[in-house]
Amino acid sequence: DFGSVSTDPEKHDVEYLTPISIGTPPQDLIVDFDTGSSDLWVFSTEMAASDIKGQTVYDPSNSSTSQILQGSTWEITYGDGSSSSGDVYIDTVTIGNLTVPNQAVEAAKKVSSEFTEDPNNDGLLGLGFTSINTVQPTPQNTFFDNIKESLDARLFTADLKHGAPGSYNFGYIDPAAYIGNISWTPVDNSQGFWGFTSPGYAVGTGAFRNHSMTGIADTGTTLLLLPKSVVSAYYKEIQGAEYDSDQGGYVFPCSPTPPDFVFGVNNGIVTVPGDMVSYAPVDTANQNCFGGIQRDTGIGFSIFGDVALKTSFVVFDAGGLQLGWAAK
Ligand SMILES: O=C(Cc1ccccc1)Nn1cnc2ccccc21
Repeated sequence: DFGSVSTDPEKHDVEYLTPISIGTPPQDLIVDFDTGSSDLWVFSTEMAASDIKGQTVYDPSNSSTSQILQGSTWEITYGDGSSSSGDVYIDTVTIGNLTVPNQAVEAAKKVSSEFTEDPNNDGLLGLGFTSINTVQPTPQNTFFDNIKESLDARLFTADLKHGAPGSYNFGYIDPAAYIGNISWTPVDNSQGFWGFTSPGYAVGTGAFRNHSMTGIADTGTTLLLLPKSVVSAYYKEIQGAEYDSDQGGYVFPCSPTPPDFVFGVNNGIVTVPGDMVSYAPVDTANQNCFGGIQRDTGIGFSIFGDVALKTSFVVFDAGGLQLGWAAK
């Protein structure tokens, strides 16, 4: 069995939104697939109306297949400080043509302002490892964990694009989706993430520098967050680049296009084109851009977020406990 679903970027590729269906008859919601967390939670009829601003909500009482998971609750806080909490239903969830009949659907009762102020995002679907699911007293499986035994291969792929629809595929590697070879690297899932270590990096056409960078492949994070020393080495090559504490990161003139950023994956490399490093203009006046590569200070590991992922075709292989990166 295998399946595919389209995923669309919000403005500036800040997040990628993917349609899912929950319940009977199906309730269609659009959520953020997040390899950096492992809860499937959605806006719901159990929330205060003031916390809902345009989102579509899940109504378990309108689903003939929903069953409350008695006594279970969940609460999650993400690295950026946003948070949500609520209770849990078991219901049928469909992604593309793949259905899990008894999926734990975490219905929100409360969400922080970041979610309320994001009208197009109806929730999150975690694609991290079940070990970090927040449901108490008994953690619940992710959609992928529930479906993976029935897939032709225990993997999913992320093909995120810059300003264009991409796709998540489950159970197969589409040879037409990438070029060249896939570089494979082992995954450390001890923290519940898709963790790996990159051997080093290069700036533009410069020499490759051996510099271990341990981090996670995280579709739920917008930017590429790397060690301070690597980030300053990169921005040193851009005229006028500076760390702007007001903006909370490196800012530089939007033109000329900055140098590419290359990072290693095992014995292969991934190239982030310079035009993808200019994440977004900070003001229309003097055309300064906020960098897509920023420091990982305080996190404890690097985060290879959408800025890194959208340059590649990425295989999240749970069967082999490895990540595959390919150009496209
Ligand atoms: O929270 C983050 C980014 C982050 C910032 C600072 C420290 C650590 C990580 N990503 N993320 C990953 N999944 C998310 C889901 C919602 C919001 C943010 C999400």
